[in-house]
Order: sequence, then structure tokens, then C-alpha cells
Amino acid sequence: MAITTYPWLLALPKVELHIHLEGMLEPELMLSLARKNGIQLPFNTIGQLYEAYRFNQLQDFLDIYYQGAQVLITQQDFYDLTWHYLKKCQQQNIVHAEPFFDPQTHTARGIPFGDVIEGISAALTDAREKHGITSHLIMCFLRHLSEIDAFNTLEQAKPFLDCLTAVGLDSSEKGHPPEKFSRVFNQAKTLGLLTVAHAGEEGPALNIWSAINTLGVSRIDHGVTAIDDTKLIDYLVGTQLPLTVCPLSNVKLAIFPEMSKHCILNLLEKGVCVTVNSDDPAYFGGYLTENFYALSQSLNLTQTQAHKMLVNAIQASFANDNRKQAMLSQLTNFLNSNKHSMI
Ligand code: HPA
Ligand SMILES: [Zn+2]
Repeated sequence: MAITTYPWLLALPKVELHIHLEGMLEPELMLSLARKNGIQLPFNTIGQLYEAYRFNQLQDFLDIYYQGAQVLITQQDFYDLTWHYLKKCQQQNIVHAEPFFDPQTHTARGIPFGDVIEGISAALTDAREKHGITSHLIMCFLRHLSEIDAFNTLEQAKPFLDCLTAVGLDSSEKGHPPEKFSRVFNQAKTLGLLTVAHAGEEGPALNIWSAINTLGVSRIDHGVTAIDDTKLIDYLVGTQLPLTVCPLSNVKLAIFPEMSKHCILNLLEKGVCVTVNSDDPAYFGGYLTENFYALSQSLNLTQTQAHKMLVNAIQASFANDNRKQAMLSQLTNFLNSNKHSMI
């Protein structure tokens, strides 16, 4: 059955595996934090910010994203940013999330690592206790920086390993292949952390192979260029290694010229374990519900396909077996009671 309404998607219980905390910095919050903290930005109004959010490629976005993140100074700022997203989760019935954060963006400006991670973790704990939203935090290394910088960051994370589930890899893919970080990822694994990596967003399918073979990842973030490599597709289908795909992001960053050309449903129909995610919702025009809605509008996403991608997300998550079972039941109950209704 085709999905036609936004309210149905809004109420659908959802899981998000690819979202950057710095990418949920909405213009209103960015400008108010800039005023509070006395940070000068090249934008003064919300209109100017939206005007700047026109990107031809990943790097155009990253330049603005790192600029915006400079307004985050205190532990409370990181709490508020995270809490803002968790309120969104409540509104959109996102029941489990595994957000990324980029500590190097902050420690390079002299912000203590502990303030960043403690602010974020306190908000995640409060959301679990007050609203039952579960989460796992993933620390990303910026791949445009050096291996040594990544090792230093991992060192700073050691007192906070209880707050972390995994390490990831993000920022500029071109010129910074996964293997650059194989030794850091190995060390992270010896500390008990799981691993994920952005690969095959702007870069070739070869980067996905490298993330698999040199970083031992549990999931690939993006991974859409896998569609160019039939051997890789066979591998992904055989292993069910998940891809965390971000449709609105991919169109905003011109990976696909328009949503109707996006390959996510082709990957799904081939049997790849794909999931839907929002990446940087404040910059790309929508949270998880809007990503599903865009697929329903441009690719005629069906309820069965939405259900399958959510089952994939639950199974691909780092939640424990009990939590996975509870989320699967919640999803089944929703679909049984809302199959024919469009609310
Ligand atoms: O889509 C992305 N790709 C790489 N790095 C990022 N950091 C935030 N979003 C992204
Ligand atoms: Zn991302």
C-alpha cells in the first residue's frame, strides 16, 4: 500500500542511525547561541543562513557546518543542542537514536573534551529516563585531519568510554580514504568500541570495500555508490552489512540530481540492508519523518518498504536484544492498528 500522508509517517515508530549532533543546530538556536556567547558569524539573520544553505558538493556544506558549530561553547550548550533533537524525537516518534558527534571541531577551539561529551550524555540520559528514548553515542574522527590528531582524540575519550558505544569517520571523503585510520580504529576496538564509517557518499565504492576490510565496520554510513559495484552489492546482500542512507542529504549535496533518481529503493529491492536517516537535518531540510515523506512523494515508497527499512534499522542498531525485540513489537503493533488508516 502506498503511503500518502505525513501524519502516518510522523506516528510510525522510527529508529535513526545516522545523525550528526552538530548537524541539528537549527538557525534559531545557532543565532541565539552566537549572541549569548559573543561569537561573530558571517550571517546575522535566519534568512541569510537559509540563503547560504545551497550546496553543490559535500565540502560546501562542511565549510558552513564547521563555522556554525563555533557557537557551541559551554557544557550547557551541548546539552541544549542534544535536548533540542531529543524533543524532535518525541514529536516524530523516534524511539531510538545513535547520534554522532565531532569532538575535534570543538577541542581545536579550546573547548574541553569533557564538556562536550558530558553535556551530550546528560541530555541522552535525561531523554531515556523521562521519555524512554534509548540511544548510543558515536564519536567521529574528522578524516581531513591527521591520524595523530585522531589518536589524541581517542586518548581524550578514554575517561569517558562508558558514554561511548562506537567510533566513526566523517568529513571530506575525497582524498581521505578509510585506510588512513586503520590503526586508530584498531586501537578503538581494543578499548571495546564498535566501529562505523562514512564511505561511498561522494567517494567511490572502493572506499566502502576499504571501510569493510581495513576498519572492520559494523555499518557503512551512506554507501550509496555501492550501486556502481555488482560484487559489492552481492557482498552486502550476503552479509547484510547495513547502509545508513540519508536521502535528503544526498539530494542537497548533489549526490543525486533529484529524489526521483535516488537509488535507495533499488538497493532495498536487491536485498541490501538499507535504512533511512537524516544526517544533518538543520541543514538539509528535514528530520527522519521528512526523509520518509520525500521518498513517499518522489519514489512512491510503500508501507511494506518503510516497514522493512525500519526493521533493518532496528536490527542494525547497537541496542541490546531485549530493546530490539521491544522496538520490533512496537512497530508491528503500530502497523497492525494503522495499516489501512492514513490517520
Ligand atoms: O554527510 C556528511 N558526510 C561527511 N561528513 C559529515 N559531517 C556531517 N555530515 C557529513
Ligand atoms: Zn553523515
